[in-house]
Amino acid sequence: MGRLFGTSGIRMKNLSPKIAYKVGLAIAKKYKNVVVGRDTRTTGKLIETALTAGILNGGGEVTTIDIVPTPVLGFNARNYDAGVMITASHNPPEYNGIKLFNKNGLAFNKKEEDEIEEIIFKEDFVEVGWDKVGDIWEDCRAIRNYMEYILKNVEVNEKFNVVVDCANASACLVSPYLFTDIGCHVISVNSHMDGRFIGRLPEPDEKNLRKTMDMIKGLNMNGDSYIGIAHDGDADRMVAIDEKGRVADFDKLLAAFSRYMVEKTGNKKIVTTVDASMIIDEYLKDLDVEIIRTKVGDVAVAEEMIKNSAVFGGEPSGTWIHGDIHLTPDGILSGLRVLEMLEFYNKKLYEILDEIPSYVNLREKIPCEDSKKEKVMNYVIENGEEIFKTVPETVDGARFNLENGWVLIRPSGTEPYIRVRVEAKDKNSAKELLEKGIKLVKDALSAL
Ligand SMILES: N[C@@H]1[C@@H](O)[C@H](O)[C@@H](COP(=O)(O)O)O[C@@H]1O
Ligand SMILES: [Mg+2]
Repeated sequence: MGRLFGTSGIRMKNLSPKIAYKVGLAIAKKYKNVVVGRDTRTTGKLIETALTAGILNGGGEVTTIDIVPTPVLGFNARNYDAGVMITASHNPPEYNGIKLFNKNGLAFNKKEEDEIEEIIFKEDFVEVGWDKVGDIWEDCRAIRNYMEYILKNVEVNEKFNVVVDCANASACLVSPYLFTDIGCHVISVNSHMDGRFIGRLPEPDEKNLRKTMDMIKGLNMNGDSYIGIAHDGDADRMVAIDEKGRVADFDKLLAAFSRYMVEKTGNKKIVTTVDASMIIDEYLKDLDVEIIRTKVGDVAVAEEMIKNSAVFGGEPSGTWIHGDIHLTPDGILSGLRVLEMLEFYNKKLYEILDEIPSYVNLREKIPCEDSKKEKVMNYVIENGEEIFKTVPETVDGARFNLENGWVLIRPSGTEPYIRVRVEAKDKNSAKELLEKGIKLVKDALSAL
């Protein structure tokens, strides 16, 4: 068996309750009081029940907070020895996953994950006797406590118009209410929970957000000024839709927001990932900010933020961590903070975005089974040097830095794909680089 944990915890198609039971036993070996939450997936209760059985049978205590967004689980983990979120985030409905949080509300780092993985692989856990099994408790105030904390720490005075798209997921229980409580006029879409994600799939990309974008365009034709905030399946991510009904370019929004955080807090360190555009460096140049790049994944970003005492860390996937408020990536808080930013600059979202210059960014994902990813990447690293005439950087996958742009080829840690990401100053160079990257991956696959 390969590694269980990827970019964002354990994530699998048809995740087996047998694995969840073992994860529970392994957790109980190290952590006594554990809080457990889940997203809306149809297998959520099954996995939660199996994991809980493992924790109890390992002698641990479980407090369940039922269906919640990941940031609510992470926030509440601070009152326990550890937290477990049962979610597959942006993956399609047939997936599920298990993500662990420590008592600082931080997603488990590699070392913490490795400890659990080793216990599972070696079956180095104990099933305690009848007199030592744990119990289950319920905490019905978990969402309320989170919301009260966020409301205390975020200030928005203007009455914004917001369309909140919850993806039929756990954001339904929090996001529309929090935007209303902060003073917005809210229209919510895909806001009834359904683990089949019938309104739209949980990946908040342009294809899946088409109807919400059209809706915003339609609303604003009557002179209103709505922006959209759309979440993924567990609301640790946020994608914004501007007043013109366009999905805000991920890299531009990240650059704009990073600049805002530097101006607001005075903290001159921003953490981002190797797949982020060079726009962020350029847009913040005059502020003398250090941009620190890590491998993809909120776990890596959070770790680097702590190491560098950075207040903000964000990925172009829309996973942003606001270290001054809490350390779990939080798409709901990110949405509220985008409003704070608009108020700070007294500008529309489209105005801010249109002021930022852009390069050509292209993204493609090529299907590749998890078991083949390592071999494909070895081939890409070995043969890519010849094609791109440069030695790749290997912080995450292979990144070829060229004169007119860069190509990043990396295995997704959450889905059965190899991702190819390209940035260049003009369209033709970008297209050419993307084609070369795709061909390299396809050659690698056929050489297996
Ligand atoms: N929380 C993580 C993010 O941090 C990450 O950016 C994203 C994509 O990861 P990958 O490209 O490895 O599939 O997955 C999850 O949502
Ligand atoms: Mg997510």
